[in-house]
Amino acid sequence: MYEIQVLSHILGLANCEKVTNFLEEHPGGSQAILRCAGRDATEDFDLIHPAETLKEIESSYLGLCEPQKPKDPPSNLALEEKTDLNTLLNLEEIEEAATKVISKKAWAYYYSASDDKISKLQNTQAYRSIMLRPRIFVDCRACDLEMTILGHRVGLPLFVSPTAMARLGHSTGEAGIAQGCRPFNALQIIANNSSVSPEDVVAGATPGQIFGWQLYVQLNRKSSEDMLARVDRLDQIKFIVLTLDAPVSGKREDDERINIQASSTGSVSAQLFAGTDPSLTWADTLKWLSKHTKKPVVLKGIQTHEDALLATQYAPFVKAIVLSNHGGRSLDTAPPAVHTLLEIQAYCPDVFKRVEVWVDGGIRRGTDVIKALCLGARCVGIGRAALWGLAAGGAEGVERTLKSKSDLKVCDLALIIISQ
Ligand code: HEM
Ligand SMILES: Cc1cc2nc3c(=O)[nH]c(=O)nc-3n(C[C@H](O)[C@H](O)[C@H](O)COP(=O)(O)O)c2cc1C
Repeated sequence: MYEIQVLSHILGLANCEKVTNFLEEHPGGSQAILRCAGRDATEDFDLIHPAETLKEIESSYLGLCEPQKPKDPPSNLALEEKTDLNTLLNLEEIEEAATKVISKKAWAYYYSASDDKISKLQNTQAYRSIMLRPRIFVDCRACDLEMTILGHRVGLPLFVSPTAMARLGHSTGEAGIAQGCRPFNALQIIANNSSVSPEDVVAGATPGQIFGWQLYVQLNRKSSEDMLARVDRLDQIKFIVLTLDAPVSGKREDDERINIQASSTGSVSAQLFAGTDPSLTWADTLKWLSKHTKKPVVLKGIQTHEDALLATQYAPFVKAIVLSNHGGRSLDTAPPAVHTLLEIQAYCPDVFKRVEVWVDGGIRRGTDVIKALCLGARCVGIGRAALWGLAAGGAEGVERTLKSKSDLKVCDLALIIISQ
């Protein structure tokens, strides 16, 4: 028999839960819980699970117990020293500022990528190896970045890709990202493993602000079906993004290293993937999904033109694809999205007419965005950059990430050039 204390400050209560009966069902795997045995599990629990999670295991409630004082601040929650965001000129500097304030665990989870990080590096390098061809005598006064994504008006051709566990980096978590997106009316995709519930992320949305919800199909299908039903009820969420490039967790050694020191149960990533179903196929999965959502579907993690073409066979249920190698976190040496864009241009350009093609991975500059758009992408996602912004300065840091003034000027210029 194991007794595990789970103190929930998020509920404003000090709950003590006995979770023995629940161990085998835990989507994060039993080990994730067992390593907290006999001690205050607040930090482990709190950073990963949305507030309402404890209600789901209320039957295990034993009684009240005294919260233990955390030895170290779990992340920058207690640090929240003000970084002067205006002094941060680009994404490198925002990442540097974030690295100074977040916990080692958060840094390792956010920064890490698979094996030798070749795909992560190439994601950025690929854009740098493409040169722009600027045209002259173009009237540059009218600069408008507004556009539509799946028919919904947004302020930028830039969206926030789904990333798990934003509260690891900042107390406001995914809700802080939503707030940072607001001034730009930018699309945010909420991760399946979001540390804030989708209801709470969209709660403060302005009229017209839109979201997607990303799905990892769980081995426990019923839990995915229940989540899809919840998400169906949220009008601000316009589509489901089914992630397909990570049937299992990549080997992320920065994440592993930091957790070997803390315990022997493996990386945060490995624990997060414990309940994910690795058996998805073209033949079965979309049929199943169509029965459990009324929203259109976006397939994330397309890495070859062959799969891009296959995806079009499922239009109009599938309305968009995201060319992505998961920020280099899944299969190392998988191609950068921009290479897949070029493949589609070369072998099956009709794909662009059948579904919207989005990309993410390695975006550092406005010029990277422009290159992707010039090559046929509808819009471009940022993953880590939004997390670093959030960690450096909460919602304002996310705003700063999306803004980066000089880059946008370059964006604007290049957008005008595209439209000629
Ligand atoms: C310390 C005690 C812990 C308790 C009592 C606990 C409890 C729970 C509960 C009740 C759920 C179910 C949510 C649902 O079915 O919708 C859940 C989900 C999950 N937990 Fe934990 N957990 C604990 C620790 C951890 C740790 C340390 C990790 C990983 C580092 C983790 C990772 C996950 C993941 C990935 C999910 C699935 C989230 C989803 O499907 O949206 N858990 N946990
Ligand atoms: C910390 C972190 C967590 C992520 N979690 C998820 C996730 O839960 N679901 C998902 O589909 N992609 C996830 N991704 C991948 C991102 O959606 C995106 O594809 C990737 O970060 C893009 O690369 P970039 O970080 O270079 O912008 C994650 C990426 C990072 C860095």
